[in-house]
Amino acid sequence: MSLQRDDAENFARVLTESLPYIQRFTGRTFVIKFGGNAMVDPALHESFARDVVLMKLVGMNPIIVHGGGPQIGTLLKRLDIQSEFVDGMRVTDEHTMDVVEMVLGASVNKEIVDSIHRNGGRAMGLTGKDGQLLLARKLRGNWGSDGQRDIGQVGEVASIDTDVLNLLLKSDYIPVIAPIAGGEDGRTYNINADLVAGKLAEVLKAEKLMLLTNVPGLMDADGNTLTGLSTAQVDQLILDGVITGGMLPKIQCALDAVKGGVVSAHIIDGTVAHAGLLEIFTDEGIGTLITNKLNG
Ligand SMILES: Nc1ncnc2c1ncn2[C@@H]1O[C@H](COP(=O)(O)OP(=O)(O)O)[C@@H](O)[C@H]1O
Ligand SMILES: CC(=O)N[C@@H](CCC(=O)OP(=O)(O)O)C(=O)O
Repeated sequence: MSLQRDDAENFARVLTESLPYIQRFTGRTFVIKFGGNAMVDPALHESFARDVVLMKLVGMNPIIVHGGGPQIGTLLKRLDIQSEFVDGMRVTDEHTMDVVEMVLGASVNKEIVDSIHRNGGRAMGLTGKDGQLLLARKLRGNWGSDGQRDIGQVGEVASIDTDVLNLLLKSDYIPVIAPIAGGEDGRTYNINADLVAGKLAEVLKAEKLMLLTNVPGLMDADGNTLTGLSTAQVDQLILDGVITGGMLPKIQCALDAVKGGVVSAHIIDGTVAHAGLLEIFTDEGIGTLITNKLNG
């Protein structure tokens, strides 16, 4: 069926409007965090994979870091192991760590790799252990109401070795990274996927850090999406209890990333199909934007 005249004009307009963005972003790195909440619908998996394949085809360098919190929760429940979070971090004992590694390193990771292949791209799945991409250490922090809580094998990124990523890039593979890493102490660590994405974006001096989640962005108490905030304003929102749970590590790593040299960080609603492309290819963008110019 041929396009109607209006549709054809719109289609051509959208295509030509994207040209300056394609020219600007060719060769640039985009670290995209695909949150577990944004991947619950199989149709979203497909549209996400198509977007990433398109980015790669027009010369951008997308690097995927994925979460899988809800998917880990489902298996833990089936195994009758309780899930517990403290300030957005999963309390991770030895048994929980085994489940986290199985779900993130195997099922979720391979599902994303598969969907990229189904859409014509080439992807390689890896955890932080592969090629020793990531080295972890126990996450520091004063956890729990008394600040004394030990949250177990929860890690942070101690160092990054980008050799394996460069190898994949040379062969046009899209890296799909699960946020698990070994530590120098020989233990395996569960790292919040936002933290991994933020650190990778910093080290790679990425053009954008894109955090795809299940809300339109950072929201105030009335549900309005906030954008263009200073670090001081973000700190106040945390003190006021407006930013809680999984949004805490998300906003913190977005701020750290732009302080560390990433051009911009975006918190985007990944439950809207093609949200990532809209962010890249439109002037207004969508969601919550954080840039270094706004810090202070
Ligand atoms: N101020 C806020 N604005 C938006 N979301 C918030 C805020 N405070 C807490 N949240 C919660 O953070 C969640 C996103 O974090 P998380 O559940 O870890 O998602 P993901 O799996 O995408 O990383 C939202 O679904 C929301 O419930
Ligand atoms: C320490 C910690 O909390 N790790 C996360 C890792 C997965 C993740 O970050 O998944 P989402 O992005 O879907 O939330 C977890 O165990 O759930």
